[in-house]
Amino acid sequence: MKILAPQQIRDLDQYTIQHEPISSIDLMERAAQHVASELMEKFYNKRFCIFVGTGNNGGDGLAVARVLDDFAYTVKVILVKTSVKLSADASINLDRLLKTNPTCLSTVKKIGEVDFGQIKKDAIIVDALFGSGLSRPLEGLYKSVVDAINELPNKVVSIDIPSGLFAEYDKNSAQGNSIIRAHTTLSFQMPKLSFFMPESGCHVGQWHVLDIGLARNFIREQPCSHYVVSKKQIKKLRKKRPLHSHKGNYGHALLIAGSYGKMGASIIASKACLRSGVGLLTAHVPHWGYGIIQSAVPEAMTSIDRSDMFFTEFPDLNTFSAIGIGPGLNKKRNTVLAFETMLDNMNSQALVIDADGLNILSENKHLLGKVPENAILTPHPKEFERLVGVWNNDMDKLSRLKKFCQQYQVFTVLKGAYTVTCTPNGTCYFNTTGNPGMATAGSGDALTGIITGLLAQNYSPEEAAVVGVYLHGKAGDLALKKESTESMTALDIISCLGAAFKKIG
Ligand SMILES: NC(=O)C1=CN([C@@H]2O[C@H](COP(=O)(O)OP(=O)(O)OC[C@H]3O[C@@H](n4cnc5c(N)ncnc54)[C@H](O)[C@@H]3O)[C@@H](O)[C@H]2O)[C@@H](O)CC1
Ligand SMILES: [K+]
Repeated sequence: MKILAPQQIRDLDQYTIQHEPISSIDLMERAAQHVASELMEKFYNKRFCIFVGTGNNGGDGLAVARVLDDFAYTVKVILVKTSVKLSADASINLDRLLKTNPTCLSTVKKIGEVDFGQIKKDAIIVDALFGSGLSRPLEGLYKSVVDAINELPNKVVSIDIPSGLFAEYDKNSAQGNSIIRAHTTLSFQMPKLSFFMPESGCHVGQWHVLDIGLARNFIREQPCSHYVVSKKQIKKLRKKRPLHSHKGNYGHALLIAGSYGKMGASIIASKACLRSGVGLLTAHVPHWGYGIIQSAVPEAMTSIDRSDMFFTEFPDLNTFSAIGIGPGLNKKRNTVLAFETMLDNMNSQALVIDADGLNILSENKHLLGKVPENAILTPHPKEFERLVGVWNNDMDKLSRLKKFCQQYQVFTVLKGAYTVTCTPNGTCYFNTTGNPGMATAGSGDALTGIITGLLAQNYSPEEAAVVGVYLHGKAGDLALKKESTESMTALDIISCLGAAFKKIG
């Protein structure tokens, strides 16, 4: 699913109005019907307190109030209004509401006029103050109202976008900004870019997309560099196995991972690689780790380093279709040298670099130029910071990510609540599977194994990264059914990979 920029969304609204065709007031009505249905389903028989502003987001709120009132819900509407006139459609909806229920509305022009104490604790607050038309941080009356709402214990549902939140600007991170902290956000047609950033996404709560029928052909034709990964897309990418196939059809992966005291990294990455469907796997380990890997992962072949404890050499790379390197490696001088020599000797093998592989790159930046085109780097934010420097805010982080991928012509999987895969041309795919239980030791090693396994099976780097991240998160979500966010371990995630594949279908 595309994530369009605010101006593209405004153009999309206008295009739909002109070409469906539909009047803007009818489009608002359709949007409001969707919001009201969702509210009634989620909060059956609850009472609602709706804060509305003067723009079209407020218009939505006024229309939602009327629909809820028609269904005999108890609704209070608070119109927060400075001297600004209501938008044309908000004004029509205000008249319609007053005709059906003249007593539900109060208008406030000063903060003292809102009696927040009157709002029942079990009432659902609907936030329809500002939507995508926000042009500057909130101040004065609006700021005070938003601050006061955020102090209330009530659940808050935002229409389209939490009021005060910009769809994609770095103004979101300005100190002292007042932004609604929603429990749920019902977003029209597509999520907004700011939902995916830690700094601004924390305001959004659970978000749901409401398909209000905006013109699909217009969306299809829009240039776009931000996407949300969907199950449908992953299903299309999954390679089906022909009946008459054998292990030779599914590639041979090499995993270079583990060192003295960190053999678990090799075990976890190997197990994940095997569960991702690789035909053959060779684990390259220090001499000392031979017995460990053979007994922990009997399905894997081994390549034994002459060093007892660390990675210092590598087998003939031409045997392998994909290589994953980094988990638990350490950064000893000989390891760095071996890593550099390996980069010099890469042919056409697909490559994943993680953990200490990334740390070696950030401490030896000249090696970045040796990373083959289309390699996949899988940093967590700290590892990424070591590679690109400290960013000012999340939008800056995203632009550094794009610049880095374009400069070195690599894919980067930047891990987080919404892991983003950035391609060498700067296109970003945001992943929505996964949960905080996956923030656990070895979880990243498992992802390295999965992506390496998919690459070996001839998934393109873009496919392997996007599908691998999705599967990893899905397996984590399935593991959460048996475990808690605290108890989940990397092996729990791996044990659910099979079920994750089945869920894709
Ligand atoms: N245009 C359409 O076809 C549709 C629009 N819809 C709704 O319309 C919303 C966008 O409506 P608008 O463009 O009217 O925008 P808003 O409802 O977000 O309101 C913007 C208004 O507030 C003013 N404003 C901006 N920032 C301010 C600030 N910090 N303090 C005080 N005033 C400020 C603007 O000048 C403008 O008058 C969407 O988020 C969505 O909720 C929906 O009804 C679906 C259809
Ligand atoms: K809103």
